[in-house]
Amino acid sequence: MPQSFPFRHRELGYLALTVSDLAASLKFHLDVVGLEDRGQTDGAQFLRCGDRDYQLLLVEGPVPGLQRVAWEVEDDRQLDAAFAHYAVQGYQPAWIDAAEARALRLGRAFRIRQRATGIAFEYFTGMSRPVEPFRSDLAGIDRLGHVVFTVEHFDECLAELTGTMGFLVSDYAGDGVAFLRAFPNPLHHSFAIQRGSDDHLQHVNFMVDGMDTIGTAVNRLNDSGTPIVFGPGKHFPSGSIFLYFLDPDGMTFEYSAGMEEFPEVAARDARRLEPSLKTIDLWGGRPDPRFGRTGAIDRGGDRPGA
Ligand SMILES: CC(C)c1ccc(C(=O)O)c(O)c1O
Ligand SMILES: [Fe+2]
Repeated sequence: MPQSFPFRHRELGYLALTVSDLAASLKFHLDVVGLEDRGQTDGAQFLRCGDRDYQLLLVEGPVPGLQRVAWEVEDDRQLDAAFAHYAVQGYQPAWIDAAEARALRLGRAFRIRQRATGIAFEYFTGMSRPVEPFRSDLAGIDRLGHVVFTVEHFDECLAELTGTMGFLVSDYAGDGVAFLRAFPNPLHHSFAIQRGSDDHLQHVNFMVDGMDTIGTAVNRLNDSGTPIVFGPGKHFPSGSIFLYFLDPDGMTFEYSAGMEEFPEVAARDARRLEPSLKTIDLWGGRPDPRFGRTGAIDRGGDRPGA
C-alpha cells in the first residue's frame, strides 16, 4: 500500500443484486443459504449475515446480476477523503441524497463507476447496527466474504484497482486471476477478477465457520434441489475449503471456511501461482459448466452516480 493512499476501507459492506423473482430468491436466501430477513423498503429486500443491518440487497428486475458493490470505509473522515480522491482522479463521484441514504439505512454514501468495467462502487459510513449479533443456526455464516468478476479488459481493470482504487494484490493465478484485498482489511481477498471474453459477475462468497458447516451444506443444498457446481474442494490461494452453488437465477454463490489474513504493515508479497486447476482446487475437482456464468453488470439507471 502506498503510504500516500488517501482512504482506508473497513470491509466489503454489501452487494446490491437484481433477481428475476424476488419471492423465490428471498425464500432461497432464508431457507437454503441461511441469511436473516431484515425487511423491505420500496421493493428492496434487505438480508443480513454480519454485524451491520444488511450485507445483501435484492431488487426485482428482468436481468439478474449486480447493481453495485458497496464498501464501508473506516469513518466519515475517510469517506470525505475518498470522495476528494475520486473527484481529483476525474471519476465524478456523486453523493446519494438524504432520502436514499435513509431508505438504505446508511449515514452518508457516494458512488462512482469503475472505468474498466462500468461496475458501480459505493462508499459509505453509518449503516445502522442491530443490537443482537448475527447468528446463522442454519448455515454457520460469519460474514459476506468477497465478490468476483470475469472481466474482458483484465490488465486495465487490474491497473485501475491497484492504481487509483486502493486495492492490494494478495496473489495471482497465472496472468488470468488476481485476488485483491481492500487495504487495510486483512482478508486475503474481498474482491477478485478473472480474465474472460466479457464482463460479468462470477460469484458472491459467504465465509462460514468451518468444515462441518460445508459438509452439512452439501446435504442441505442437495435436499433443496439446489445445484452444486463446484466442490467441496480446497483453494490453494486463500487456503479455504469451498462449495459453490446456484441461486434460482443461476447466479453462483460460494461458502468458504478459512482464509489467510494479512497484517497492515510488512505483509508478504503477492505470489504468482501456476494457472492450473490444482491451484483452484487442491483436491482435484472440476467445475460444472454453469459455474460463474450468470450475472450481468448493471452499468446504468437512474441512481446517483450511475
Ligand atoms: C475459482 C475462483 C476464482 C477462486 C479461486 C480461489 C479462491 C480462494 O483462494 O479463496 C476463491 O475464493 C475463488 O473464488
Ligand atoms: Fe471465491
